[in-house]
Amino acid sequence: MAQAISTRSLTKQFGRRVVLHGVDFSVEAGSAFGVIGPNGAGKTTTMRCLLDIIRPTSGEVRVLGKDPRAGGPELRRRIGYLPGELFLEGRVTGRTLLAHYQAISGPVAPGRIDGLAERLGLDLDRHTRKLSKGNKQKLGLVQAFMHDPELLVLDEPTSGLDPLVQQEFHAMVREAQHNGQTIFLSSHVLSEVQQTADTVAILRDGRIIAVESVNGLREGAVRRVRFTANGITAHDAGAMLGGVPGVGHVAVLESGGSITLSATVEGAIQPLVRALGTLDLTDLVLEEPDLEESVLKMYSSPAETDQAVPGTAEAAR
Ligand SMILES: Nc1ncnc2c1ncn2[C@@H]1O[C@H](COP(=O)(O)OP(=O)(O)OP(=O)(O)O)[C@@H](O)[C@H]1O
Repeated sequence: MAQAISTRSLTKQFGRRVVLHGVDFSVEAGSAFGVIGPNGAGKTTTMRCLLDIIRPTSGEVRVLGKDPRAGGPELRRRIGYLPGELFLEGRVTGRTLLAHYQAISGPVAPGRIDGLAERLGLDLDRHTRKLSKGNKQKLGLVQAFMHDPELLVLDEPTSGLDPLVQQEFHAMVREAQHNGQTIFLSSHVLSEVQQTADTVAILRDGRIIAVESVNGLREGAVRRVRFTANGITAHDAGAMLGGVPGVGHVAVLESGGSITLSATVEGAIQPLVRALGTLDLTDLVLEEPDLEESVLKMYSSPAETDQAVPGTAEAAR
């Protein structure tokens, strides 16, 4: 499948400070790709290189088949960009500002701007200077989506949005993907990206340390299980669980006529399910995996060298 974005050995240096250390990744056309990483990891810098707002120190970048440096206004029109920090100045209304942005983005379908504003709950007739942080963000989103670009590059898109508006934004991303548009978005946290993206790249200290499908992350993640059973002692149930691959942290919560135990399970759940199938269960809770926990582990694990780790950008391509 065609690639909407690809970078090869992308490096960016500000003065003597290297911010991107040879970043390699590719985003398939029509996919939703999320990049997550802690503050200062290089997410915004990567996006700015894609938009030719700043120029790489070295390496190659391709966006919709073009070098952003040579793409000019024609390439810019094919992209919808939500910057991380919006500077909205002047005494203009949102509507006037968006009309101005159409000079950059190209034509917008009739009613499209009002439709998006209504979905997000944005009043277009208010002066932009008076808008709250969340409403400025909504204006930025309308600006990025309004011309139905082939590629959406969204820097922390849900920052400042309340949960209901976030849900609407997720629906907009799903619709865009359904229409064949490509979405590239960034966040600090996985929970946001996992709702919208198929693939997640983890960027830390200017290096991609992993690229995983959201489903892959889920399969490798740690879940908690809790169950109650009759006709077995806590000791025997604990011993049985202890022998199941991936199961750990077994704890007895209650012990009496029936026993209640909790444990964690990492990776495939089938061995655990088979083991539990041999018990006389009266209750069972298998929690959603805590993907955030798995990702935080990756954030804090010892720094990788320039080599990609298994299941990473190199392996995924
Ligand atoms: N113009 C610049 N001049 C010097 N340093 C810069 C410049 N732009 C970014 N940096 C530095 O590059 C590093 C990466 O910044 P960047 O904004 O790309 O990170 P980020 O992952 O988007 O972080 P955040 O989540 O906080 O937005 C930071 O240490 C930042 O201070």
